[in-house]
Amino acid sequence: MKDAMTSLSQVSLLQQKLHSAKIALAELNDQKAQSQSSLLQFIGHLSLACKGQSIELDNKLAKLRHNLINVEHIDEVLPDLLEVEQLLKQQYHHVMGQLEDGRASLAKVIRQLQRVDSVPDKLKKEIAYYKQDLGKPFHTYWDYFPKVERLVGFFEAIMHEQLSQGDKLEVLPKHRQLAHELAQMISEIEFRKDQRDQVLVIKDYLAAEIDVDGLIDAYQTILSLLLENIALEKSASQEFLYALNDALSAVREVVNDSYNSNQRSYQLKKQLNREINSRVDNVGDAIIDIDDIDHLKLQVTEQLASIRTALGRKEALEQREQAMLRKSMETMRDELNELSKEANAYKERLFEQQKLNLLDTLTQLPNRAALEERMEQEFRNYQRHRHPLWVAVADIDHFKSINDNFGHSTGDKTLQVIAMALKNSLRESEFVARYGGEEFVLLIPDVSANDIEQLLNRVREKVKNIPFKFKNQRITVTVSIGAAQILENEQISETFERADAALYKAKHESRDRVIIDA
Ligand SMILES: Nc1nc2c(ncn2[C@@H]2O[C@H](COP(=O)(O)OP(=O)(O)OP(=O)(O)O)[C@@H](O)[C@H]2O)c(=O)[nH]1
Repeated sequence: MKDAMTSLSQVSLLQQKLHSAKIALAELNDQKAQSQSSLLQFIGHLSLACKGQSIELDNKLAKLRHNLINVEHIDEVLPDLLEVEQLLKQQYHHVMGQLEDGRASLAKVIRQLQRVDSVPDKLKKEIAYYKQDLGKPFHTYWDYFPKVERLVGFFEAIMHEQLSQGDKLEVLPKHRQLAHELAQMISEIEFRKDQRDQVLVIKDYLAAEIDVDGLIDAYQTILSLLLENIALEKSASQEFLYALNDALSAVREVVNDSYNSNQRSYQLKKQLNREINSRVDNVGDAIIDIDDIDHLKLQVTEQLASIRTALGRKEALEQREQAMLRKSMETMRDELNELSKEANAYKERLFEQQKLNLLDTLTQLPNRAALEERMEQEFRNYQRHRHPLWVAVADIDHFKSINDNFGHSTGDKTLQVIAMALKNSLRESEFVARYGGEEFVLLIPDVSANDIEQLLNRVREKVKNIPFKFKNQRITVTVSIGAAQILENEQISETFERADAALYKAKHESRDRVIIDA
């Protein structure tokens, strides 16, 4: 019984020990599970922190995470852990190298920034501090990023500075004036056909909102087009001069040749003349000295034969001379023909150019230069015959609003149509020119003071009745006209001024009217 009791207590002790051992094992398992899960959590964070730095590292960490979940014992992932540790070490060195490179690049950029002169002093100082700071090595990307941010800040500040300097190139009234003058100049110059499109684009640009750079470009382009034309004109003149020079040299050669051969012929002729004279003398002597008639006959016959031979040689010489002279004349004539052809072509080119120089490009009416010429001519006629002569100035009303509302090229077309209407409303002996902008000048001779107002009103009505249609809108365009008749002892420029003053009045008296300076 006692034995049984002892065995029972031993069993109970063993049971207790077993229970304690079970609890200890359970605790151990818990601990293992906990540390496995902490390790898993740690690896998870590490994966996130390292993500994207190296594919190999990413893959290894993913594998490790996967294994950690599935292994019985943590020891089983030790080789994976070791590999990850190796890769992390490598990655560390790689990152440190990258950070060092980054630091060197920032230092290079900052040195370039220090060379920008326009950087304000305050910013220059900040940049110098920043550069000093860059002397210290970076340990993590968190040392690097703020530096990059700061550098971007410097760039922003400098850009801002430069832009505000750029604002100083604002378009001033003097730039607009320059644009206006260039536009005016362009319309007074005749450009070659192949240049006109380019010129029109510039003209449109000048009429719209300009900027200083664009204005400079426009001047540059126009200058180069003009230089091109001058070079072409120069080479055309040069060609003509070369042709002239060639022709003159050829003529000089011919003259020299014929002079030399003339000299030679002259000597030969002199010799032949001497010979003939001496033969004639010989005949004379023979007649005096020889008594025997047969002998005399013989002598005379011989001398006459010699004279005939000499005369034959002389004739041949003269024929050669004639032939040479003919040839020289023909050569000279050909050269002169060529030269006169060249001269005519050159004259024609000059004439064409002159004609073009006197035409307004846009409206094809005579331009201001042509007007001045014609005014002088009409003035001379007036002084000679004292017939009436009128100067009228016509200006389109509110033309600016056509440009503003419908665009500059519609404005241009309007000018062309009105120019044609003005031209067609005048007689052959009358004259109209585009004076500039939307202003035209008419010269009207031989019309009495009673008729002028009616004539000009007809012109005004003709313009008013043009059926303009812009953007499907029917528009009436009118002109105001001021006119004055030349007075005795007056210069025509004074008449023009009076006509202009009359136009000014017409503009102020509601426009679309004719005012004659009384
Ligand atoms: N489209 C075009 N416009 C031109 C040309 N030459 C001058 N202009 C424009 O003509 C306009 C003239 O305007 P203003 O002088 O104010 O005269 P307006 O608008 O006709 O007004 P009033 O003369 O007072 O009736 C300006 O806008 C010029 O730019 C040109 O060749 N083509």
